[in-house]
Amino acid sequence: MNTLKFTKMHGLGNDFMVVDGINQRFDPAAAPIAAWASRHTGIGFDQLLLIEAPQTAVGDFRYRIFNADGSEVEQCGNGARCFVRFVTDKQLTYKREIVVETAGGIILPRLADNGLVDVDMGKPLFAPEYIPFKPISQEDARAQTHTVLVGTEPIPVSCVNMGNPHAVIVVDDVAAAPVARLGEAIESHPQFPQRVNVGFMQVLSPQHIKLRVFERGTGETQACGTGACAAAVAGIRLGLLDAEAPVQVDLPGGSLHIRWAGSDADHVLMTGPAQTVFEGEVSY
Ligand SMILES: N[C@@H](CCC[C@H](N)C(=O)O)C(=O)O
Repeated sequence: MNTLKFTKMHGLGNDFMVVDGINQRFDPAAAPIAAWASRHTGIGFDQLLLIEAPQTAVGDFRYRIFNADGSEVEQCGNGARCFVRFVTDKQLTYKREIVVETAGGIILPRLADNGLVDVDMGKPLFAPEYIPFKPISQEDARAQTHTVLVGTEPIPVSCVNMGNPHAVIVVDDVAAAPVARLGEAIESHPQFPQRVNVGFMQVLSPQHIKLRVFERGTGETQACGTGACAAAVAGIRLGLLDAEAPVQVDLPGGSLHIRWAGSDADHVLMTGPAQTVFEGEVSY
């Protein structure tokens, strides 16, 4: 029997089981992550976040992310903010700005004086092969907005890789958007060979959007940090949102602020809160 200490945290209601894998032994392959994620019979969370020692000379930590279905993924924006609060509160580092290795690349989170966390989420990628996405034609491959065929229904999507894959759909009214039906159909659609996170974005003004995200491997969440970055970037590329000025992204769980200057070389910056809920221990 193994015993594991964890901390329950959340970023705008996107909730996490956070595990210190530096000071205790933890093998995620041997852990019942999907059972722990259950809201009825487990601990209840959207993602498990695992903190490990860095694998390279540049990193301060390695950050691994597991969805509620147990799949390991590349990136998690709300988790990155919780990660900083965790390593700071547990005194695993005294740095304010840390270099974090993820499977989606290096990210640079920084604890701000007002208690919020700023994260440099890196550069967005758009080419179909980087999502990855299979276009329906060569013309579609070159287009800025791609088409996903759900049955016979063509759905226009903007594809953005923020370390992890996102498809963003512009809607008139996010409250009425078919998030469960289309989210589920697109999340595991054959045009997305590694599945995809699906965002539904309503533009309120050039600096303000509403967003709901059906997350890969989890379902609709209260908030998705990388989803907010992808939606802001997609809106800026479509000319619907302002570059440089922060875009306020209102999610069901609260608001994030995203900045992107608009060129492929520019990094996406995210600002938002991170909170601890309780400490726990589980045997397995
Ligand atoms: N909630 C996250 C994203 C978590 C991973 C995602 N479901 C995926 O499979 O890529 C966020 O805040 O970014």
